[in-house]
Amino acid sequence: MAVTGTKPKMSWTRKILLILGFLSTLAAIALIAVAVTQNKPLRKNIKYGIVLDAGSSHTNLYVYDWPAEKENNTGVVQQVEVCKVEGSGISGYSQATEKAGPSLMQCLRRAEEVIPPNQHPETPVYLGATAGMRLLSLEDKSAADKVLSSVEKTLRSAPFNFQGARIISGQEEGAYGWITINYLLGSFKQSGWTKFLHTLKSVSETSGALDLGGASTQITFVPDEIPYESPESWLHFRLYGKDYKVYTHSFLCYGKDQALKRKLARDLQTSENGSLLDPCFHRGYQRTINISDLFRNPCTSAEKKQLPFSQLYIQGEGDYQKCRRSIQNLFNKTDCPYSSCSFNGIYLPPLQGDFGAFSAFYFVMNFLNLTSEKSPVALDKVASAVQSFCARPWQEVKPAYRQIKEKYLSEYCFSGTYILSLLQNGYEFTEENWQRIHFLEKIGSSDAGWTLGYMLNLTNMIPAEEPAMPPLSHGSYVGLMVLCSLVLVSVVLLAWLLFHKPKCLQKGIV
Ligand SMILES: Nc1nc2c(ncn2[C@@H]2O[C@H](COP(=O)(O)OP(=O)(O)OP(=O)(O)O)[C@@H](O)[C@H]2O)c(=O)[nH]1
Ligand SMILES: [Ca+2]
Repeated sequence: MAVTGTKPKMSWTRKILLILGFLSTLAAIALIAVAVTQNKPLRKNIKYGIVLDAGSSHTNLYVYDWPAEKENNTGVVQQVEVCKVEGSGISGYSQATEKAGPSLMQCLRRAEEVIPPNQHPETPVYLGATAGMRLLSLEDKSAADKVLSSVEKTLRSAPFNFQGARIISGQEEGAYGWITINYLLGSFKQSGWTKFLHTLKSVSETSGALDLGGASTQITFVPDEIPYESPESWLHFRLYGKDYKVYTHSFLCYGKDQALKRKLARDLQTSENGSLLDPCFHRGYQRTINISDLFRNPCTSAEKKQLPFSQLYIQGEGDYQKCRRSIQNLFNKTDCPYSSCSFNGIYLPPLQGDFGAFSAFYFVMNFLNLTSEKSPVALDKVASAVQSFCARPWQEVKPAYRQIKEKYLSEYCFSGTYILSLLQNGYEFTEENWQRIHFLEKIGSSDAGWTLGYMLNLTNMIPAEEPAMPPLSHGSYVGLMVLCSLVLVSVVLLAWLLFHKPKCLQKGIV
């Protein structure tokens, strides 16, 4: 067939289709542009909060930040600074109460540097005091009040928004520690697939919390459905649209410093001349303690008696088994008025799920190289590691760890043994569920501890109901818009090609 040289004339319908095709392409481009600009995340408006953890051994100041527009979402608050206050905990200022507040100045200055000045007036600052102040309050209420007044005066003088300085209860300490780790682990997230999977799991999907301080220790977890006993041990939370029945107990005087004092106060009863062979210290280690210091607190005052000597002279023996037996006496397992107990007649429901163990649980186990998540160490291996460490003479241990404070180093043998006794004899962890204890210091950039949970609660950042969330993230939304627009353009073009082929194609001319 002959090919003519003249161009075929475009019909009106084809012209209209071409214009329509062009317009739909333009519309698709506009759609993409609008989607991208409309949904661009807003410039970040960061908010800050400060919590001071006034513990028995020392005070830590934490600075947290979060994006203002997302403050009700779970997992957005993070720790941006921790400042360790020099010197003792605030309860250590009972003889010079006016100095408690000024001791915090250095860390408050640090917070002023970290937080932009225009945000200072709106940044809340909270101080929570724990077991050291609980003990001081029992021993000398007026001194405890004076310490808190001094602390309040200093915090009010800082450029932040002072929200309170008070002694928190052991229950709060346990509960906020549990909220912190589950918030950071994302256990409260209940959307999409996680929500679906959670409905399949009948067991608790939160992690328990184990906190070991200097003066008290807490255990908090969600047990399996069981009949309630000991009503004071339970807390009910509704978080992100879900109900939680949480068991918690705080043991005052069972922090590791007070536990050591109690052991020494008890062992002292059998000493005739003020000297003591102690299996929980290394062979060759010696320490002298003022007896008046030992008995000057409610944890040991019951053991107080008139002694013909004013100092206790300790010599280490380095015997793990003996040490373990001597610590075991601190846990009274004889009476239990409930279906199950930990010790001292305190109710403990059957242990359930994973546990995050932090503070001194972590410091001690980390020193002993027993915190590996990749290859968790079995309970019998943990015991033999502590045993071998205790058996090392002080003359060998001291030079091997020059960089570690002598106070900490000399007590790792006692502390490791105490942790094993508390977990194995006290709470009755077994070979099987031992591996479900995760010794951890931080989750992401935030320390595990009660402070974050405390701030989340006081700033109402944990809603009872799940906040309405857009079904798609910004990225997925834009991606989907682009994809739809491309499909739209392709369909229009394809339709045009199929139904309105140029005449030459329809006639098979190539
Ligand atoms: N090895 C080691 N021990 C530490 C460290 N920091 C604190 N400790 C000790 O570990 C124990 C627990 O410390 P914290 O968790 O800070 O206790 P706290 O908050 O002061 O005490 P509570 O008020 O009972 O909670 C105390 O005996 C501290 O002296 C550390 O960095 N390394
Ligand atoms: Ca603490």
